[in-house]
Amino acid sequence: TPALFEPYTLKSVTLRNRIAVSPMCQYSAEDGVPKDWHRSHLVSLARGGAGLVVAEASGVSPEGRITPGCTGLWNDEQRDAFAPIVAEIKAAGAVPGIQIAHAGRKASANKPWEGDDHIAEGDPRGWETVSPSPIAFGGGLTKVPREMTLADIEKVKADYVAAAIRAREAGFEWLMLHFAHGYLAQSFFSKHSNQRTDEYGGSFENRSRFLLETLEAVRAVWPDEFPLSARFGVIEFDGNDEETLGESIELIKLMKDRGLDFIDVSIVFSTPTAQIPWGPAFMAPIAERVRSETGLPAATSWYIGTSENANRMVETGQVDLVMMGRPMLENPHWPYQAAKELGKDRPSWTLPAPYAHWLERYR
Ligand SMILES: C=C(C(=O)O)c1ccccc1
Repeated sequence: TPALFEPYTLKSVTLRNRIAVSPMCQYSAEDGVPKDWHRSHLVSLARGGAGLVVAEASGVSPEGRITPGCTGLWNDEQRDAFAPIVAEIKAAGAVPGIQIAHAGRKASANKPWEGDDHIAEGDPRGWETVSPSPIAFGGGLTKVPREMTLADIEKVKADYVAAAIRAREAGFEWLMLHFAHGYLAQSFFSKHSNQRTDEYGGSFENRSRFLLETLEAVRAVWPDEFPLSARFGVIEFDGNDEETLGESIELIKLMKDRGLDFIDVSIVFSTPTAQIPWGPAFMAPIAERVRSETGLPAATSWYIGTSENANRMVETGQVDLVMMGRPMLENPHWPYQAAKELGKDRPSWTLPAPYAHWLERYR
């Protein structure tokens, strides 16, 4: 069996293979409620054979969304709308996961295909953004966020806890904290965005505080039997990478001490001038270093692209799971295609029986 198709067990959860569907915003919700689009999107990915399907970044509050079209888990209506989707993901043989998030200074934005920039001041669709410091991200995201008070910080942590409880109530079995991509949690750790002078800014300990406090609060309510993971940007590609990577690995070790079960290694995206070295599986060596130095099981994403790359990353111990994004949008049955390419026995049975038996017969 190719390494990519070995099962994977973490806590009480077993994935049928090492293929995870990366959380990908669909910008198609109304008032944070997932719709038919999300159900057919996520369930078709589960039917395609993935081991884990992670639903998109869902706001822990209305203002924590990236765009007005993002999903949320700040109310029971959203929770109840996710529940049947979760059940169908499970019925298709995949483990249902969800990413919970606060977009911070990148919030109140237009959909990517409708500008990918901040909603104009005065436009009633938009809202006030908050961040550790009053520093705009830049690029099309020019709004200067309001500097968070300690009360704001306490509220966001409480919102993460409430969203985690709703995620479990909806039936999700894998929780991913969005600690990456220049959103709120990441922006507490990055010097580009956090220039506070109180206990949440300045030193490594202070810049780590929000992430560790949020993790601890969520761990206290997320059942120990289910994996608690975080997607965390460990490198900025801003010319200061060795320092960022070193600090990030130290912080991940502290996250492990506080009960994090799994780390999904990504990019910081805290400055629009980052020089990202896009290339085939370019994050794999970085994930390998994080995995070996922290001792946490790990995943990564970005330009993995082929079943050969994905299989090699697992086989050589760079990662435990691969987070596949755009190949899944190109072909939700990508795992079936990968099974054929990698020579897995009876590849058709990567798909559900109603498909598999036809694909095997009359050959
Ligand atoms: C919408 C994103 C997310 O939720 O992380 C995103 C945005 C930019 C790059 C990668 C991911």
